[in-house]
Amino acid sequence: MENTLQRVGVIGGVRIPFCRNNTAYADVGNFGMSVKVLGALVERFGLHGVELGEVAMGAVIKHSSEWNLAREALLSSGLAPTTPGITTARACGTSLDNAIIIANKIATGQIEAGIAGGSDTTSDVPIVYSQRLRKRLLAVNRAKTPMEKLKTAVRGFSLSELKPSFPGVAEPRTGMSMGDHCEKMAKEWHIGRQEQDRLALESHHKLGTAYETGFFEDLVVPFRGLKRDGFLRPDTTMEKLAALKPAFDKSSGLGTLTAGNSTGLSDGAAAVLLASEAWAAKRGLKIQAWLRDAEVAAVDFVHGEGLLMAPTVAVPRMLARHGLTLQDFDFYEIHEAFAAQVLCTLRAWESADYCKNRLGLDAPFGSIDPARLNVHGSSLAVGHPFAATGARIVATLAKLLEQKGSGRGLISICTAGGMGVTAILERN
Ligand SMILES: CC(=O)SCCNC(=O)CCNC(=O)[C@H](O)C(C)(C)COP(=O)(O)OP(=O)(O)OC[C@H]1O[C@@H](n2cnc3c(N)ncnc32)[C@H](O)[C@@H]1OP(=O)(O)O
Repeated sequence: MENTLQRVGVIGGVRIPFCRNNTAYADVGNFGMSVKVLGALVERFGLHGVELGEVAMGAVIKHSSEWNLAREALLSSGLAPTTPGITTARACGTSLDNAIIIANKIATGQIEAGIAGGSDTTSDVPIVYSQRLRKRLLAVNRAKTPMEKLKTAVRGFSLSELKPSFPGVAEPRTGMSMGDHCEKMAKEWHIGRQEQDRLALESHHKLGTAYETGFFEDLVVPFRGLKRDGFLRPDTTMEKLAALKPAFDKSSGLGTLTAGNSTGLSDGAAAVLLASEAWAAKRGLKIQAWLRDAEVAAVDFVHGEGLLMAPTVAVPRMLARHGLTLQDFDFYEIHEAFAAQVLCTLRAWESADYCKNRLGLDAPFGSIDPARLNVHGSSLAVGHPFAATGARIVATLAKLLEQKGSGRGLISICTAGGMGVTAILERN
């Protein structure tokens, strides 16, 4: 038995405009947003009634009723109902991981084509009640007679059982939010407020320009009256950003992360179509770029490593397999969870000490050309519906490479739980 790996092409992606929570998509939810982006891909690439090998979708914040989100959404998308779906989650890396899942299946010949995507809502979050109340409700449900139900409902009932528990952005092992962790990283790597604000400002300006020049015309499908991302502020200035108060370290006087240089709580969805060369050719579809390789790493943030530093580990490991250096890229798409996360990552790669002692490299991994970083803006200006960000980035980078004609792009996404998901796209 022989396995011949085949190349995996990115055909193209779409997303709905991302927006602030409790605004345009407040009553849509993961299902509605996922159906919208899958339907848009079906429309764009003529996939009505087509059976794909797999649809991998995910959401980080989802209701228990959405356990089969991918399959349920594809059944309303126009794809053939015989298309299977898998629902996944790896925090902010979810839909890049889904692209990797689909790519691996295509590469090994298990499937010919598939869709990777994700959605998230911070408007309609699952609210959980106490275990005591849940047990009581299940017992009421099991009770056979109305009298037995009533007695089970009221026996020993205490009002405290009604106290709801809301999902948060705190790490279960540290109790600290992502922002608290990133603030700690910023202090450790001496990342100043001004450089964070500068990165945020540039993200807004670059995204604004990309909309003006039509880059997103086929990538962003209007939804619920929105044509552009709700977070976009092309008119923001360093002065406005400097006036914002620290959002996490509020009292020490040393806090540098603000609402302006952190991603906002977002709603949105994105999806991307991947396929083998033969499948694409058969359907007359062009390949924008090849998904060449991927790597996932984790850091020990419980015992002192920076929570969002895992991409610093994953990228050198991935590049070493191909004899590539950090400088061998035309585009760098580094997810802007916080401006400080991007800046800590870049600083770590420049640090001889970190590269030797943590990454095991003989020399610093080095610097990148800032003009090649997030050239059309990133999550600070676009927004960050956790599970949608990876597919957004794959679609953006594939189109950038198609427009350039040839070249190589690096994707780096940090996630909750101290993980990093990274990948290489290439066009030649
Ligand atoms: C792996 C990962 O990706 S980790 C990342 C995961 N994501 C997170 O953890 C989410 C982090 N973000 C948050 O928790 C929240 O968005 C916060 C705490 C940072 C900010 O929350 P809020 O205070 O509700 O933000 P809000 O949108 O109201 O903005 C606060 C103020 O800043 C202003 N502001 C925000 N961005 C800008 C900007 N770019 N330019 C100018 N002003 C701005 C707003 O207008 C607002 O001003 P106002 O109070 O006068 O109305």
